[in-house]
Amino acid sequence: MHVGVIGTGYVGLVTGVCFAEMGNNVTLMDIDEGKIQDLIDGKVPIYEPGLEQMIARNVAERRLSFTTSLELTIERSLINFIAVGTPPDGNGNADLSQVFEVAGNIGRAINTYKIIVTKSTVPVGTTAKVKEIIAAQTQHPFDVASNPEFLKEGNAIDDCMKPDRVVIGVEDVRVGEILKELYSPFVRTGKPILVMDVASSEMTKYAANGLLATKISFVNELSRLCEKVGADIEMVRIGIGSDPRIGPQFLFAGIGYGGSCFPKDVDALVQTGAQYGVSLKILEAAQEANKMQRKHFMDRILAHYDGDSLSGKLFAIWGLSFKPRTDDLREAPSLELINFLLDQGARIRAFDPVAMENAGKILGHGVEFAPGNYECLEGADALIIVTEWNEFRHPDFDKIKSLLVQPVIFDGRNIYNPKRMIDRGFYYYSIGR
Ligand SMILES: NC(=O)c1ccc[n+]([C@@H]2O[C@H](COP(=O)([O-])OP(=O)(O)OC[C@H]3O[C@@H](n4cnc5c(N)ncnc54)[C@H](O)[C@@H]3O)[C@@H](O)[C@H]2O)c1
Ligand SMILES: O=c1ccn([C@@H]2O[C@H](COP(=O)(O)OP(=O)(O)O[C@H]3O[C@H](CO)[C@@H](O)[C@H](O)[C@H]3O)[C@@H](O)[C@H]2O)c(=O)[nH]1
Repeated sequence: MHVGVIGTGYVGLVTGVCFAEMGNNVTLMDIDEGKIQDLIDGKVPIYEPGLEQMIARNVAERRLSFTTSLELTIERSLINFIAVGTPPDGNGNADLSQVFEVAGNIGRAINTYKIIVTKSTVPVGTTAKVKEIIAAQTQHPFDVASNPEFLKEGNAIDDCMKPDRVVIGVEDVRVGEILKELYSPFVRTGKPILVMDVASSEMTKYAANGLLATKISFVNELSRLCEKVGADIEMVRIGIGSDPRIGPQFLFAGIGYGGSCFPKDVDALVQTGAQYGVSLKILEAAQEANKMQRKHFMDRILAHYDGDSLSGKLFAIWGLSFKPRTDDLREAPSLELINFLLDQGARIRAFDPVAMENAGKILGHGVEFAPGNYECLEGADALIIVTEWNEFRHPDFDKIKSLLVQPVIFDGRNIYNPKRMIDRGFYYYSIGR
């Protein structure tokens, strides 16, 4: 099939390449000329394991091309996905300006029948609005559909190539059949392609993120209680996660969720509720608990120094990206933590396997970056673990101890065993144990 993807950000790039990998002819379009030129030159703008090789292969096999021309994309492609950003607008709503701008451009570009699919995460009613905007610009026939994306950064290719489910929202069953055909090579036995109405499809995306964020906030709140009562949140996690009604995933306590989706999507769903007079208290509480969790971690750092100023202290930070296996720093807890410590007069030296370049652009000169995780520790007063990259999981603890001025570790991701850390002679602070 001929597929166009409008918006070559994280989602556009990964899903577009996966469509190509399945044998479709894919045109990836973006208004960012620098990004498209980089892709044409073989440079991949994001870090995602396996993506660079997959792009190179599909370009070489002539299934994948890049352009800044929307007209060319639409002309070539029967199915066109809108995958532009829907960032927060400052009031908690999704800013849909990119989506609506693209819809207008599509309306002016259409010259034969096309299917226009919202792949971006958009509030209920947006796909209908996209239809209106296009219809106002063209007499040519077209259909709209909703097809939200559920990939996770760091595991994006696997999530796309082997989805747990595909959700398709349509007004016309024939459009559902075409999109089912596009997706059928991706679907493994037992994993459904769910065709539903457009509003339910749009809502499904927000419901999934809302529930996952709530799960994390639930364990994070309990982790704070575990600290008080002497329970271990890791044991509790295993204890509850083995009940299939609860499930083992997304129950890891930490320093709060971040990333480009959970914070903004939970806010946007709460706002949708407010617009319709439905108060979504659980989601509001999930966001509140997330903020409290980050603050709690900072308070624990302050508490260790028992009221002493942090001024002049040097903190070594391991991990900057909002999660491992990505260089994405959108809503990363590291940024809030580092800014808090800088405000207290502390100095920061950080190491991240892939996110330091992006972090440098955001944090500027206030932060020193180390070439490796051990170099990061030299002369530091404490180590703070923010992102659970695999390379941090089994370090040389004697080396850590010899490099730090004081053997103090604040672990925001519970990657070490507390008892063993105490036996090794560390002051070791983790979450909920
Ligand atoms: N990042 C994720 O992990 C993820 C996962 C699932 C769903 N989503 C959703 O997918 C959507 C895209 O997210 P993202 O992280 O890829 O965003 P992004 O900000 O990385 O990328 C958006 C891209 O759209 C381009 N763009 C903006 N206006 C355009 C226009 N008029 N024409 C063509 N291109 C234009 C931008 O230049 C940018 O490259 C969002 O709605 C997001 O919520 C994201
Ligand atoms: O048990 C857990 C799991 C995750 N997190 C944190 O939650 C955030 C989000 O993690 P994750 O969901 O793995 O990454 P994303 O790439 O943000 O993916 C989420 O957001 C995407 C965009 O909507 C969706 O497509 C995905 O299904 C959804 O998982 C990160 O800060 C994680 O550290 C925890 O604290 N504890």
